[in-house]
Amino acid sequence: METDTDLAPAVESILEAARERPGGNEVVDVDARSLPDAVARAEADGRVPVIAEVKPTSPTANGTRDDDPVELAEAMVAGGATAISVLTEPSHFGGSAESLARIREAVDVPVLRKDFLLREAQLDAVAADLLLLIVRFLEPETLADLVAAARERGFQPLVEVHDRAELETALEAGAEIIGVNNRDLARLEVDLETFESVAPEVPDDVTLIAESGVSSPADVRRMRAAGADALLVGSAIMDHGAGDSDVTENTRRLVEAEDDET
Ligand SMILES: O=C(O)c1ccccc1NCC(=O)[C@H](O)[C@H](O)COP(=O)(O)O
Repeated sequence: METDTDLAPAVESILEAARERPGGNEVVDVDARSLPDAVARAEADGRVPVIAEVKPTSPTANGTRDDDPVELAEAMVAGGATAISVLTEPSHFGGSAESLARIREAVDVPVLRKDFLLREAQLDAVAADLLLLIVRFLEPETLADLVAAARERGFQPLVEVHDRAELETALEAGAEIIGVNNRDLARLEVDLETFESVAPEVPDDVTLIAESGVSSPADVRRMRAAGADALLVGSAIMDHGAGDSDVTENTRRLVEAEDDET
């Protein structure tokens, strides 16, 4: 892929580490828990579908949480999370494939492996229900190949876009679950208008996720009004600055955001 010269230094560094990361030793075969089914169950229960993210730290976090990742994930599910996203990138996000495997064993909701995957062998590092593929980092042909390779293994690929052109690439690659990332990977700023500008172009049969920058019940309602089937939320739930913040309560506050809509 041509060098992307417009990335934040932290993202450059994440990508450099991803290029070096080895793949798994054998091809994974997953019996995945369906995200669309989990979203439908949440809607039927009157819960906003929230994919809560276990993110010990990040380039933009104002601290690190050392809590046991399994306890964090269980607390998020107790707060009504529809699915769990796990950052498995070690050097910039404090995650690991081992944490994801332990979390998936402990909870019964779908688990997303949120990592920076660049080639097929990297899909096999650990079993998960969903895998992230980021359009910006992949040639269109590689993206289509990775979507197919992910499905062959039983994963549900979540394809991440940031603008309408990337959305077109994602759809051409056969994406059925699409995340619009409100975080701009050039400046690391979040702007919820990003989702609002892309969402109208997304076909109805796609499961559409608003990612990043959702920090309050009002943000949840805003993203849902713009067409989000689900929201992926990390920082507002992890609340890194307040080390012992209650992630169950933080999750519940967003899950119940449509209850007090008056
Ligand atoms: O979170 C970061 O600081 C970050 C920096 C550079 C690249 C990616 C980054 N985050 C990865 C994510 O996808 C987010 O953790 C996820 O969308 C949740 O975002 P938020 O709710 O804003 O924590």
